Order: sequence, then C-alpha cells, then structure tokens
Amino acid sequence: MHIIETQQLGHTYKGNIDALKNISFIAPRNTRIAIIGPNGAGKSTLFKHFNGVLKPTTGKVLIRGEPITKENIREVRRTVGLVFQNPDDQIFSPTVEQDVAFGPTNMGLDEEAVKHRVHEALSTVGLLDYRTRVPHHLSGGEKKRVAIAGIIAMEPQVLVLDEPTAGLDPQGVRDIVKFIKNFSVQYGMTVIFSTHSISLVAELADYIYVMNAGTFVAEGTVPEVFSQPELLASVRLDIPVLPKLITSLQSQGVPIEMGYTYQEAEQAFLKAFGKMS
Ligand SMILES: Nc1ncnc2c1ncn2[C@@H]1O[C@H](COP(=O)(O)OP(=O)(O)OP(=O)(O)O)[C@@H](O)[C@H]1O
Repeated sequence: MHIIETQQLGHTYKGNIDALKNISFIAPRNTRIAIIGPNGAGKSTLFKHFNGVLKPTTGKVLIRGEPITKENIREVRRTVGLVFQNPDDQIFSPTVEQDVAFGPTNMGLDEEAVKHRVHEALSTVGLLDYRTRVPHHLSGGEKKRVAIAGIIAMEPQVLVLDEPTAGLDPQGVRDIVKFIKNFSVQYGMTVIFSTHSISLVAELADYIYVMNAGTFVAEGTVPEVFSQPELLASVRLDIPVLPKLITSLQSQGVPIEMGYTYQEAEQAFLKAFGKMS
C-alpha cells in the first residue's frame, strides 16, 4: 500500500478555476519526490490535498489506503506534515520555540520530549539561537526555517515541502538539502517537494512529476525527465545547467558521458579530460 495515493483527483476553486484535473499520483515509502511546474501549474493545490487542507472536487486522496475523513484527519496530519509556501500561513506563536513546540505538544508528548524535539528541529534549521525571538519580526528566510522546524518537530512519515528553499541564502539552501537527504535516508521517510530550482531537483529527487495547467505532463527518474528538454521548455521549464553544458559539448563532438548531479558531472569531466580512468 502506498503512503499517499491520489486517484483521478480534481480540484475546482470558486469562479470555475480548474486547478487540478485527473491527477493520479503515488508516493511510495522512503522516496524523494519532486513536483515541478511553472507558476500556477497546481503544485500548492495538490500539496494541500495531501493532508486534507483542501477537499477533492472529484476523485480521491488516500493516505495509507484510506480516504481522509473528519475522524482520521488528526492522524493524517501526524502522518503527513505540510510546510506551506508562505511561512506566514503557518507561524502564529509569540516565540520561535513556542511555535516549534506547538505540534509536538498537541500530539500529547511530555514536556521533556517536546523540549528535545524543539532542540533537534531548531538545530537542523540552524536557528537554536533564535529560540526566544518573535517569529513575526524575523526575516523571510528565517521565518521559512521556523515553519520547516515546526513540521519536522512532529516527525511525520511524509514531509511535504512547498518550495522549501525559496528565499533562503546559499547556506540556508545547503542546510535544507542536507536535511532532506538525511531525513529520507536515515529515517526511511518520504519527502515530497516542489521547487523552481531545477538543479536541486537533480541533486535530490528519486522521481519527478512534471505539472502544467493542473495535469501531469511527464513523470520519471532524473535521467528520464531531464532527457526531454523540448517538453520541459514547452511548459516554461528547463534542464539543469550541468546536463545542458554536457549536451552542448557532446553535440560539438566532445566524448563525454552525461551527468545530472554535480558529482556525476565532475566525474564525467575528469574522465573526458583524461584526469581519471
Ligand atoms: N484560493 C484560490 N482561489 C482561486 N484560485 C486559486 C486559489 N489558489 C490557487 N488558485 C489558482 O489555481 C491555480 C493553481 O495554483 P497553485 O497555487 O496550486 O499553483 P503552483 O503550481 O503552486 O504555482 P507557483 O509555482 O506560482 O507557486 C492557479 O491558476 C491559481 O491562480
């Protein structure tokens, strides 16, 4: 049984706006899934269905095989943690540590356990020194990190991150990338994320869904999706810069293997230029 599955999911907002049409999505356990698409493709709308923030207009959302109901919504939200695109939608406590403690406290954990979770989560996002600060006075990137900490403190089985690195500085991006990698590998958890940073997708995703105008237009592994530059361009997307450069060199007759991540590309260049066997 898949941890999240949608069957022919459709969502129509007021005003007859069809944001999702016939979406069939599967999230197996222990995978990192990227959802990419241009502005307005429907990514945030889809994410809000994963933990019952929105209700399907048509079709179904199943969490561990069960539809989301009033009775199981609390359990669903413990299983699937959603970090919204805009941290202001999520942060409401007077201090950073109270904000991060809110979820674990609500889950009924004792004070010691809550303290431990808050410490771990704030240290993961590099905000331990911000414990007593007022969240609404933080910068955009700091707020984003508080919002992420608030969800990871609940240790959900599935972490859904809507543009987790938007607005973060380069070290902030590195921290989140490291966290996403560790989170899925160490704890065997599923991470679903959207991003407009295409190089991040190559580094992090086991599987990619490409969305446009409320539907999936392609899906597959990193090589499968990024070997279709025309299709991606037709929906305002691009392939990462490293495979783009390698493709250009190949087309000029340079014998170099394809690489999608920094590490793969580095190996390909070293090999092509005789620095490695
Ligand atoms: N509350 C709402 N009421 C009406 N229309 C909405 C609402 N929220 C989103 N939409 C519309 O639904 C469509 C999908 O929006 P959504 O926010 O899911 O896209 P997205 O892929 O997350 O975009 P972005 O990359 O810009 O964040 C868009 O056309 C948007 O204008």
